[in-house]
Amino acid sequence: MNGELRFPEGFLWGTATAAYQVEGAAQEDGRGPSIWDTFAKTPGKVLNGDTGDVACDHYHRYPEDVRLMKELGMQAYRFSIAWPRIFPEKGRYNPKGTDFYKRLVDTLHQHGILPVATIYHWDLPQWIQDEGGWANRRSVDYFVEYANTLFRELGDVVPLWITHNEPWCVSFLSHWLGQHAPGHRDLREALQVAHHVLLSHGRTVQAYREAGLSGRIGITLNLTVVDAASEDPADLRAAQISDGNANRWFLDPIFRGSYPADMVEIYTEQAGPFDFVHADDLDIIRRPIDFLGVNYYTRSVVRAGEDGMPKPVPPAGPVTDMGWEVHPESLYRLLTRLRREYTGLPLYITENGAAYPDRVVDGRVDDPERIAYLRDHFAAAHRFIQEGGNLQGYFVWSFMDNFEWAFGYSKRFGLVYVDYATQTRIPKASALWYRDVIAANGIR
Ligand SMILES: N=[N+]=NCCCCNC(=O)[C@@H]1[C@H]2[C@H](O)[C@@H](O)[C@H](O)[C@@H](CO)[C@@H]12
Repeated sequence: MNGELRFPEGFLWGTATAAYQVEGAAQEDGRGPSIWDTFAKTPGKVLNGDTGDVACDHYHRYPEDVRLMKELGMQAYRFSIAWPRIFPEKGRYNPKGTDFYKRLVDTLHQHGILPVATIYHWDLPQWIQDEGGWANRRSVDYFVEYANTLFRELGDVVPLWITHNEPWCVSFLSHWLGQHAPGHRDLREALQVAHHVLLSHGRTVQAYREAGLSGRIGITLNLTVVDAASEDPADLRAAQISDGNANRWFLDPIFRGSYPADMVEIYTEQAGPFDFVHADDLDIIRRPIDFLGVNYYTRSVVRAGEDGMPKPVPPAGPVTDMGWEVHPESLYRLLTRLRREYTGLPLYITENGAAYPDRVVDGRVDDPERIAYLRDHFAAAHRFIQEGGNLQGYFVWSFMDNFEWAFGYSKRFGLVYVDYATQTRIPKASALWYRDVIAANGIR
């Protein structure tokens, strides 16, 4: 058919969620508090004082949700495991926590849906934060013990593992910009957090190899394309610095075994010596992975501020409800750069999607903007594959509307609408469109 873009045989189409955003059951079966329970209960941190106490009640409704995923043709489901369910207190393993994920994974297998587990998606147990959190190097050992427990309990039923979701958000958004839990604003701490998260990633890859499991393991990075507002050398340098913070600070250690020198110089000047980097840390961080997960939402445009540092320029084009520019061509640019400069490993889009102010009218949710957003980004991904890019799957964020961190429930990213008052799920027009894309393994 003219204009149809077909994806390779075996291309994996899925959706994604994260524990704190969908599960609810915050105290059920022994779950302990996370830094997001603490943050959400701190006045002023989350819009409308929303919390993940109930969320989408996925902890209890997962059978219905998995059935719906099947009806919508989903081939894979990326979920995260809540560390506070597994180790609610220091030194205490909670088998009831693991049992939930065994039930979820078993249900996914029964429906022929591939489970993809993210080990850490931001819900650090509060008892670890009480010891300094990720800024404390001991967090690395706690993480490896947690990951090894998951490999022991779920290693033979989960084929794809993701160590971390978006180290940039865990470090800079949460410890420098202060917008996410624990809400700190300290560059040096953010750099220590980034390093320990990366180190825990490398140690966990090592542990996975030693466990002798037959699946694959990788990491998910939120990546972007940074454009300069003008050809002015100051703006070009500002874009280079922004790219260094957003992309190269994580890509370089993982794929090259070193932090980017230009950024080390800037950060050493601003935050002091990197004495938290030990001799063999980078060799551990660069341990070979099996795939790279890419979360892409938007590009950014920056100009130089008075101090030469990058300042965001408001988008000129169409934006989503998050105010993020709709820029599908930058997905193609990003993937092409990754292949050219970093790796030929399999790539998965582990998150891509859009928030729009969806409304139920006569029992239906029409979301043409989301369909257009997804179609254009699928087309960008297809162009990369056509040019030889090794993209092996795509997970739309998100399966259903959920707790959007500091925005609470005010932003709807779901393919499925959630009426939080009744917990009713309503597949949006985009979910039905996506079902057809999956069935055709392509877009028209
Ligand atoms: N300054 N600034 N910052 C903007 C940087 C964007 C980074 N946020 C993401 O990528 C989050 C990712 C997350 O995995 C998921 O849990 C979130 O629900 C989605 C939607 O928000 C995306």
